[in-house]
Amino acid sequence: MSLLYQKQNQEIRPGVHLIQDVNASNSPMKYTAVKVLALDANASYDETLGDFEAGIVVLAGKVTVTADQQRFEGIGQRQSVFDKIPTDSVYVGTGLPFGITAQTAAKILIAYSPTTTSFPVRLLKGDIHQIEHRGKYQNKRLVQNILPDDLPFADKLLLVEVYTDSGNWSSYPPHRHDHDNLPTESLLEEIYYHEMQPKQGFVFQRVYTDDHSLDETMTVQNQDVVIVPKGYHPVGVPDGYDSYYLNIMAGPTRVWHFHNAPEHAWIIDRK
Ligand SMILES: O=C[C@H](O)[C@@H](O)[C@H](O)CC(=O)O
Repeated sequence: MSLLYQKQNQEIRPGVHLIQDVNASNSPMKYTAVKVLALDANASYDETLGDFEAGIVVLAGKVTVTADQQRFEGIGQRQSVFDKIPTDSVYVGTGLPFGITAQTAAKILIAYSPTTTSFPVRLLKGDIHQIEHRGKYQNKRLVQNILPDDLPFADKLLLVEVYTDSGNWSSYPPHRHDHDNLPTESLLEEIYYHEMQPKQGFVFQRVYTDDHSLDETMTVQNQDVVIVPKGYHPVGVPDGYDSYYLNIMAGPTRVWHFHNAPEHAWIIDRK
């Protein structure tokens, strides 16, 4: 089973280009799915959710999103994810239709999680994001929380974006969250949507379990997706390139409690 989904580029409607579409039909993921779309200016995309909730993240550009008689005009705060400006998102509850119209060329990530529990449609402005500077030495990273577990605005979805600069590691030391053992550890599947700067860059990502029954190290390129059904999932960024990824997490309980690999936990304790 490959955990890597390389970018595609299929025009699914006039001016709407499908970059990624990972879901239960082409992955083992039960709690998470993702679409990434590139919209030409003035292009539109619409969808009606089945038994899913969705997080619509305006990765780049400006769009108008409509959902459940609400209209959010001119949302999106950046021209590139690497502007490192927290962007806007819209949460759409289960079973609802939504529409996206691009005011400029735009890139949209739609995160999904199956549920029949209704939460209200909500605009998540970038300026509410909790920003974190994590790590030290060569595992420094910038974390912009879009929909963290302390915002009770979704049934299952957790969304966060992470910037890892040249020569650093993130999701490191390795941690897992694949045991439903609260309060110690939560069971959360995870999807990574990656971007690189410059675009020809790559990162290495390893996904592995304690018993190494799953142990896959991948070369990940711009706009690739990596799925993490279980296991540890560190990311290494080569010198000269900067990494961005957006994480979608979901599982039985909407809380992020992770377990560090014991043999690497000393990394955290360095002075
Ligand atoms: O489990 C969460 C994901 O692995 C990342 O969001 C990770 O926590 C980012 C980081 O801390 O480096």
